[in-house]
Amino acid sequence: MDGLTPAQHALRARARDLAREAASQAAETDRTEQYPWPMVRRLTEAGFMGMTIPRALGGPGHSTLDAVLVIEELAKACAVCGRIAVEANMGAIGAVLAYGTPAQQRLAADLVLAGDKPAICITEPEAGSAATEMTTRAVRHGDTWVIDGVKHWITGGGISRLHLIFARAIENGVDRGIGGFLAVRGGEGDPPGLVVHRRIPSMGLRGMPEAEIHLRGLEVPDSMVLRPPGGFSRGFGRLMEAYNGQRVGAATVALGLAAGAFGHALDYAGRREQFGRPIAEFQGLGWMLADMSIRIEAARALIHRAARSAGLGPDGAATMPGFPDRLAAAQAKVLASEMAIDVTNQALQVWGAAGYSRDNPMERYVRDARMFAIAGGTAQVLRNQVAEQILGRKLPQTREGIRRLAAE
Ligand SMILES: CC(C)(COP(=O)(O)OP(=O)(O)OC[C@H]1O[C@@H](n2cnc3c(N)ncnc32)[C@H](O)[C@@H]1OP(=O)(O)O)[C@@H](O)C(=O)NCCC(=O)NCCSC(=O)CCS(=O)O
Ligand SMILES: Cc1cc2nc3c(=O)[nH]c(=O)nc-3n(C[C@H](O)[C@H](O)[C@H](O)COP(=O)(O)OP(=O)(O)OC[C@H]3O[C@@H](n4cnc5c(N)ncnc54)[C@H](O)[C@@H]3O)c2cc1C
Repeated sequence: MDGLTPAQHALRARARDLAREAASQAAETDRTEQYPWPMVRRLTEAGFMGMTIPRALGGPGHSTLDAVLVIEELAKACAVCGRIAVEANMGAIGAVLAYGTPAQQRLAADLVLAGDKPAICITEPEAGSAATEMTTRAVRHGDTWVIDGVKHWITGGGISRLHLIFARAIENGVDRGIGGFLAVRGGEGDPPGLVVHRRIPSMGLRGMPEAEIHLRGLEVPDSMVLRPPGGFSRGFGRLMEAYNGQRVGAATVALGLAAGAFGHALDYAGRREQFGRPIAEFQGLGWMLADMSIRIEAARALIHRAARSAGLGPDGAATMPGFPDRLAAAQAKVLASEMAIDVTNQALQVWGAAGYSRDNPMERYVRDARMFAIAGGTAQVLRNQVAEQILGRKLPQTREGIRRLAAE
């Protein structure tokens, strides 16, 4: 009925087993706000870091859908673990696998398979939704690019080794467009120009650092420039094509949070009694639980559809992982992120005051779910993208763009 193969069922069962360990440390990770290194080691041993890396590069060559199955199970128990699995399988690693030179692919694969969760550095203080207005500049000096700018809300800032930095590529004083630049932190020869300026205190997912990163004359050799087909002038679009994978991953963490909270709510509703009977017998709660289950299944269906659009995975049909369809990814993320905000809140409601206590995981699910309608493209911006795709026309957001459209 779910369209999954026996191998995918087995993979999901393996992820479910590891999720029990993830669940046992989730509250502590939230309380201490420490990146869960012991869980990263377990994820690495289980082969859940770099699942989409092809066998030729030492990975298991799984599909995006395989990764999604694992991410959901982890996120049901520990959303931080789910997000680690997203960035170790999609986003920056997907972009490098698709567009990188053999040496770049080797470097990225080795780092991720050893447990690194790469960081993707797009957002700037004055360029959030309007990411194409970024001002970080990479200026070419011979074989070296020198990068200056500020990125913020960088997930994993301070713990990630591989960084994919989006910046305007300036050659001979000319802005060629937006490109991707790779830098590695935390090893020998740490680049002094990549400064983790501060950790940003977050509402949820507190075990995952969010950081402001200052790029102060960061030197990147030309061999570490990620050059998608079409060059810098098409660079942003091609990099965002790869980023569609991470949107599906983020949607999956939201789904896992909702499904995890729902499971706790269902269990509690069956055992908590008021007025001499289980609260699940009250129609008000029964319908609430029914609606929660319907919305979870709907989100899961859209996410799997989007994941399937990326293809069978490097060792299925292609030599490298494909990317999910842009429209399907945006649709899935809008639905899943907003559903997760509602469903985690409803699950807390089922628990009454006990759900509001930090003794129970419900309030953590609510806090953790909030980010997904913001990060990775807000729900509003993704609706703009859905509208553009279904209407088949560009819908400019700047005043200048609207003036140009009106003049056509
Ligand atoms: C794309 C936007 C930044 C809007 O900016 P513009 O209106 O200036 O850009 P466009 O003309 O729409 O696009 C330029 C170029 O890119 C192509 N494009 C854009 N999005 C996609 C996509 N999803 N897939 C494929 N291609 C895409 C577009 O077709 C154009 O290509 P050509 O130049 O024609 O070749 C804005 O809509 C937007 O997406 N803003 C959100 C920014 C965002 O998502 N940031 C994420 C930061 S990382 C993060 O948050 C991690 C969190 S986590 O994973 O939990
Ligand atoms: C937990 C978390 C993790 C993140 N991780 C990363 C990361 O790893 N790397 C990275 O690069 N970035 C990351 N981000 C940043 C994230 O991508 C941005 O927050 C997001 O793109 C929105 O930008 P903004 O916050 O500046 O909001 P703004 O763009 O300022 O938007 C403010 C409000 O205006 C609305 N709005 C803006 N433009 C439009 C429009 N055209 N139409 C309709 N409404 C609009 C938005 O929907 C929003 O409600 C992360 C953010 C969070 C919260």
